[in-house]
Amino acid sequence: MSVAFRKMHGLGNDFIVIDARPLSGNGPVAMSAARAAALAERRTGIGCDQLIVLEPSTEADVRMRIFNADGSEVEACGNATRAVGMLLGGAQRIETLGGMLASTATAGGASVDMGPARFGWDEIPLAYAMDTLHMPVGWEELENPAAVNVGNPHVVFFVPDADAVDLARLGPVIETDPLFPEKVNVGVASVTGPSHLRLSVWERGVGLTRACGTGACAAAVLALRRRLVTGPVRVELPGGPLEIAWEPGGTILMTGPAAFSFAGTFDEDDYPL
Ligand SMILES: N[C@@H](CCC[C@H](N)C(=O)O)C(=O)O
Repeated sequence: MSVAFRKMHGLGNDFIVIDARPLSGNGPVAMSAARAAALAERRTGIGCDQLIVLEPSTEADVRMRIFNADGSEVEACGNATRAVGMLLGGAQRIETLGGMLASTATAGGASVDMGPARFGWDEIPLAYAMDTLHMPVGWEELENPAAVNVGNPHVVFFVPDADAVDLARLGPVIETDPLFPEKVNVGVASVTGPSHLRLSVWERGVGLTRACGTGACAAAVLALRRRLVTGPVRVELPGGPLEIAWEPGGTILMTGPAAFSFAGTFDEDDYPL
């Protein structure tokens, strides 16, 4: 069976988007970790950081399933939520494993209400109790991080120069540390102005990406909690900037661009479940 897909990206964080809703032109599309990983593979498949499957929802306008490049199904993806919000247009309620999101399409992108930030050690989750705003842990020169769950788990290190950190080396070590029973997305952030951060992210299940929307939400919320910046926060990622607004007790509003790259088809038989 031939499956139609779109290739999209948010600040260079790229996605295969498969619309598997009735009337989409595709029938129901079965997805597994093996099929998602094979499609995401850049040399032998189509290639992407995340694979997105849109399905009907009984509670929202659409259900969005998110698979990392390694095939793992995860709870949240900020950049893909903007891409889907832009694709569907208008105002959309989007059901994800991480919670119910609300997107509003803008010219060239979307604003997304990403829901609340959760700070409890068991909500992130961590393996044992500790202060999640000043964590008494470290990996070589990366020390004293903060953690938050913004739909998915993030740990963020505030450093003098985010670009000077070898995240390709330390990222996978921290991602898979037993402190994080569900693994973790790893950010390094520098304060570059009163409301400005520079951020790089080692994504769980992917590696270094050009941008991570939930990573930007996590870094902004944690920098605000530590009073390193005032909001709204402009987070500069390797692929470009995102605007993040949050107040304690409220939900996170992320605004930024998304883009369509091309459309194509693949044959399900070439990507076994
Ligand atoms: N690229 C994303 C995050 C995707 C999921 C993440 N790798 C995880 O495993 O939680 C974004 O834009 O937020």
